[in-house]
Amino acid sequence: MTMNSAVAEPRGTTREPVLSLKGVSKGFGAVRALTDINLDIYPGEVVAIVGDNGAGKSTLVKILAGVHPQDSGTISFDGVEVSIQTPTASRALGIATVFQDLALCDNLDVVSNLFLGREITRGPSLDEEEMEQRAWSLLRQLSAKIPSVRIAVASLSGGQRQTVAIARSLIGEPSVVILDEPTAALGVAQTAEVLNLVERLRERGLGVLLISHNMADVQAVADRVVVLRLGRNNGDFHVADVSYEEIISAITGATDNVVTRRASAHASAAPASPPESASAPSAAAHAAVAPSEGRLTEPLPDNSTGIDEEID
Ligand SMILES: Nc1ncnc2c1ncn2[C@@H]1O[C@H](COP(=O)(O)OP(=O)(O)OP(=O)(O)O)[C@@H](O)[C@H]1O
Repeated sequence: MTMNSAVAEPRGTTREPVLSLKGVSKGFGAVRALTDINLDIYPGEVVAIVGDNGAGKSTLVKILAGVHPQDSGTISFDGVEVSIQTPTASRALGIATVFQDLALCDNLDVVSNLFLGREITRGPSLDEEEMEQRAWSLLRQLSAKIPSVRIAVASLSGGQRQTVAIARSLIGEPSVVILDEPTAALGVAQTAEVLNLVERLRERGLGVLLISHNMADVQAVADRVVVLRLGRNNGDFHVADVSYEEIISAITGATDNVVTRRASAHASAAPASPPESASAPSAAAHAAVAPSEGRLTEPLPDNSTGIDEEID
């Protein structure tokens, strides 16, 4: 067993993390949901957060989304320590969170959903033409397969709805996008579409935090995978270097606090975690990452159109 809290750093870059958590803890009464979490996300990097049920993934997302304040520890954005007390504060910083429920208005069309709360006006009226043009421009940049921007989102597929929700998160021009289980309940083709979209977000230089139970998704799209176990860091790996089995071991606790693909400053700074007793892999962890789901059998379609416009 390796007792080491080193954190894998992104390759080929000396840039500073856009988002950095140091020693973040959160409790709910007697429940320690998160203890001393360290996490860095760099621009243009997809970081997957994985962990068994109750590992603390949602709590981490909610802290970053301004739903819960952390009890202790610091969060820095673009190198500056910040306080994220409300969802508005989170969005204002440049963190966009797409929760699992997507929060779309089913009866409204794609344009209306994209610009909800950020409508473009001309004089006293909505500038529908401008919003429609921008909607198409954005969806093209994302290589999104949406048949029309004037249909109600209720009539879209699960993958298309996820696409609209992610596209909407970009309207505020964030630097970090958090996706909470974006492919849960999607079929193979729709999952591939959403993973393609994640690639587009990375190409735009965004830091992407991907919460997922699905190892195939993680291995297909993430640069790094960060494992939470019982509310603590229990692994930080370059996806290219780590095996499926190693990730599962870190999730289940068969290998505790295995965090070594590249040493970093965190190695000396992070307090040693008390060793957890190695437990048998839980049924939930196995269900979440059953071998049959472990690899994506189809390559991701190359939807790149070469369009490289910026959101304006
Ligand atoms: N609002 C809350 N009040 C009390 N306890 C909570 C609250 N939210 C989370 N917890 C507890 O904190 C711990 C971490 O929960 P969290 O939902 O963050 O885990 P998770 O990794 O997202 O799990 P899952 O994959 O099942 O969604 C759990 O023990 C959970 O019961």
